[in-house]
Amino acid sequence: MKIEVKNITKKYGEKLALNSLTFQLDEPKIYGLLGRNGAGKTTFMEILAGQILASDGEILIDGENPFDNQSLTESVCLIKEGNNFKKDLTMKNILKINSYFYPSWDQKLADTLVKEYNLNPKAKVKTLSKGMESALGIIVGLASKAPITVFDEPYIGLDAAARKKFYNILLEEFEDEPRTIIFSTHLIDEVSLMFEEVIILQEGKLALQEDADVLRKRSYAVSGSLEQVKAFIQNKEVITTKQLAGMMTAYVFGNMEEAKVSGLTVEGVPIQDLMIYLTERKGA
Ligand SMILES: Nc1ncnc2c1ncn2[C@@H]1O[C@H](COP(=O)(O)OP(=O)(O)OP(=O)(O)O)[C@@H](O)[C@H]1O
Repeated sequence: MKIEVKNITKKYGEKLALNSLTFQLDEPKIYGLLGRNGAGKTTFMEILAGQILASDGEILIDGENPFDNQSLTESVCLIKEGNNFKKDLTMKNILKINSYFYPSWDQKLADTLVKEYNLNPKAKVKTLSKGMESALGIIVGLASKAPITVFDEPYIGLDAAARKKFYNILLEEFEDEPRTIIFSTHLIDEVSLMFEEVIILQEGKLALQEDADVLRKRSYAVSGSLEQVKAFIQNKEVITTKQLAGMMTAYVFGNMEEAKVSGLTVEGVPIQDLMIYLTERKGA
């Protein structure tokens, strides 16, 4: 489904959470929605899911506004970092309710995931640990098979093994049936390899929208002796440098090819570091 974000502004009182945000998502891909605390990610995702209204501007999903639009709300599944479900309901009932709500619900997948995460379907949400509640959110998000599935930090309390399981299943599901997955996270290093496109928000505005592979190639880390690296980075756009025992690593913004001919050791820069750099630079 095509998502057009057109000059979205959201104000909470005097606070400008989104400031004339504009971009477009054309294809079913795994999108990484990144940004510092308070950048406006959750606000954007709630407007996309039709849960809140923008103060100005509009989001169109295949040309229609998602707010109060049932056929569209069935197409968008937003899983937040907590409080996704009524506390007095059992897991089984939550899965049942969601199976009625989402036309493309996959009960077989839901059952498999309940077993994978060792969950007791008879348990009420209020008795679940944080990690178990997150697992339930992940199950609903994946099994919804909603054409637009949005995960907003969905793994609070999940240990590393359980998160890895989630990423693997997400990728498998995506490969079988591509859909638009928007993934907002602060654990960028852990998941950035999944992203096909990266959107970075800063203070309610778009700081960057870029193909993830292009982004990986637009920056590099170069290492060698202090003198060599210092000489190399003259006239380069340097993200940051680290020094240890006469050796230096410099993170540079530019084409990796320019470094490969230098004879120095060259590596990619993690998207997380790039995000930090880009949001610092733009705000400067
Ligand atoms: N209900 C609300 N009432 C008042 N201010 C709000 C409300 N929701 C969000 N904000 C403010 O809007 C801004 C954007 O918040 P939002 O939660 O969208 O950011 P975020 O990028 O998701 O942040 P984080 O990474 O910390 O979750 C913040 O300054 C926040 O304090």
